[in-house]
Amino acid sequence: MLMPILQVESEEIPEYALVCGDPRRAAAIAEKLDNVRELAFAREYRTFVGEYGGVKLAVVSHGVGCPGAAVCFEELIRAGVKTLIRVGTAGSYSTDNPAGSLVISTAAIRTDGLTRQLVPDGFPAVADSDVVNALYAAAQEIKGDTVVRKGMTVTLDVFYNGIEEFPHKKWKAAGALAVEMEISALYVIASLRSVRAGAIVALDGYADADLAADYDPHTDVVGQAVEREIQAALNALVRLSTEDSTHLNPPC
Ligand SMILES: O=P(O)(O)O[C@H]1O[C@H](CO)[C@@H](O)[C@H]1O
Ligand SMILES: O=c1cc[nH]c(=O)[nH]1
Repeated sequence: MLMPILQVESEEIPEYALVCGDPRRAAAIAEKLDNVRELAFAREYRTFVGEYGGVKLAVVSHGVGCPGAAVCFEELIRAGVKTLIRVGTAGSYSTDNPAGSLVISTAAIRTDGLTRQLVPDGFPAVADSDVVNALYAAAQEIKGDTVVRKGMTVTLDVFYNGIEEFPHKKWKAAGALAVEMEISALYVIASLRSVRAGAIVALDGYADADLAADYDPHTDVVGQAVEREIQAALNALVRLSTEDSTHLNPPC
């Protein structure tokens, strides 16, 4: 069946997927795959399929913001994806986690408008614990001198503010580590559709104006962190796939 917005046939889509905002990041991830094929590039959604460590996966860009990303997540799940990992960037809330650090999001604070229109206020946006554990273990293995944290992130609709203040101080006080723009949609939709999801983000600077240096997601240190999170996410999928086959075929 043709997925109308991604413009991919569901029969072509495997059970595992990496998703990211930037179509160029999707292409960079795809370069690491074996037997890679580009299936479509429709709007901001660029879709590749290939294999990594023997695991078949899709790599798809979802653009900026929850509404557009939600379309991508929904169509991937309708096409048969059962495990999604977002490989993103985020702004840091603390000088303990400078640009170049990695954060694995255990849950997203839902300040976005999209999930409010899908579920009531008390509904959590929470990651799958197996995916979090696989990402954390994979990130520890390849981290080098990179700071790797796991904890809450904030999903916000706003990148450039208007006359309202950013809510960063409040969410930092509540324990959030970083802010980005799509994880709440991913976690809520994954829960509603009974699939599992997780996210790893490379910190590209400070979101909080009191800490802020100029925002620049194109520095070497951010580039290296993105490279590391891609590797961690691919290795995490291999771990999850191995665990999945062990559960399906337990040793006698
Ligand atoms: O790096 P990606 O995955 O695009 O994610 C972050 O970067 C974009 C903002 O520049 C937003 O989409 C935010 O969530
Ligand atoms: O949404 C985002 C993404 C990266 N960095 C930020 O400060 N905000």
